[in-house]
Amino acid sequence: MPEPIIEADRVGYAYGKGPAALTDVSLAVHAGRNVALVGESGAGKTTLLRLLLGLTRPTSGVIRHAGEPLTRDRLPGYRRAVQAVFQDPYSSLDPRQRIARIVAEPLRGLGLGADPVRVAEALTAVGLPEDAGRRYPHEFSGGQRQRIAIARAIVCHPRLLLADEPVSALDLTTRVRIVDLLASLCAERDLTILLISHDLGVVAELCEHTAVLQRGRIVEQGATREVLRAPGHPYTKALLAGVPRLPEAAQPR
Ligand SMILES: Nc1ncnc2c1ncn2[C@@H]1O[C@H](COP(=O)(O)OP(=O)(O)OP(=O)(O)O)[C@@H](O)[C@H]1O
Repeated sequence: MPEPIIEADRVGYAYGKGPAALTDVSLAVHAGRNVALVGESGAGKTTLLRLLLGLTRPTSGVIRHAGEPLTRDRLPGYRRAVQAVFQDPYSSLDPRQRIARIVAEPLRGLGLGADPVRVAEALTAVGLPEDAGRRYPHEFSGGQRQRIAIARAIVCHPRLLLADEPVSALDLTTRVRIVDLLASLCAERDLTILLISHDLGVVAELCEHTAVLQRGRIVEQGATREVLRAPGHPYTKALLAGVPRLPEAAQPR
């Protein structure tokens, strides 16, 4: 298999002198193979995401991007390749800025300038109206705001999108539309997603590979279909037992 886009290799992390939040975590994301990270609250999902984003350094082990350890001098190139979308579309957009400026943020950060053509292309790609760029966040619904956050994340054509509960703040109909949007962006833009989600239905829709995190350790990982159909670990069984009905794709044949 070719080099993963991003890889955690035996990563450990502790906050200050506290107990380990992550222990010996190894996880690789390959181009074209979306990965889901599931696990209950406090399992360490957000901590791992912060490490993968280069916001925090691991206490032990190494994070690699395209085969090379993620060091400070490599962060600029990394920022271009890896972007993130978070759960809450209300707090993640600055209310005082117009949408065009919000979406252009990664371009400015990379020193590429607020190219209006790229911004318009990103807004169109997420299905927002043409005049959206001139408006402010409060003029948009939760689902539309999440589209704006996704436009901001894809404007510099990243290879990988780290998505932390991207649809859990949305109502069911909107959730389905945003999941469909993410799936089509993967197909059309060579984009791969690392998804954190409590919603195993969303996981089954979007991700070929699933890793299960429990108390800072990966207790199970493999093809999503296999993990959901025949969970090998009691914790995964318990997670699955909490799901009323899985989508067709994950049902036993
Ligand atoms: N800033 C912090 N300082 C100290 N401990 C922290 C901090 N942030 C998280 N932790 C601890 O690290 C562990 C992992 O937390 P983390 O937020 O990564 O879990 P999570 O799986 O993302 O949970 P959730 O689904 O609720 O977001 C928990 O025990 C948590 O209490």
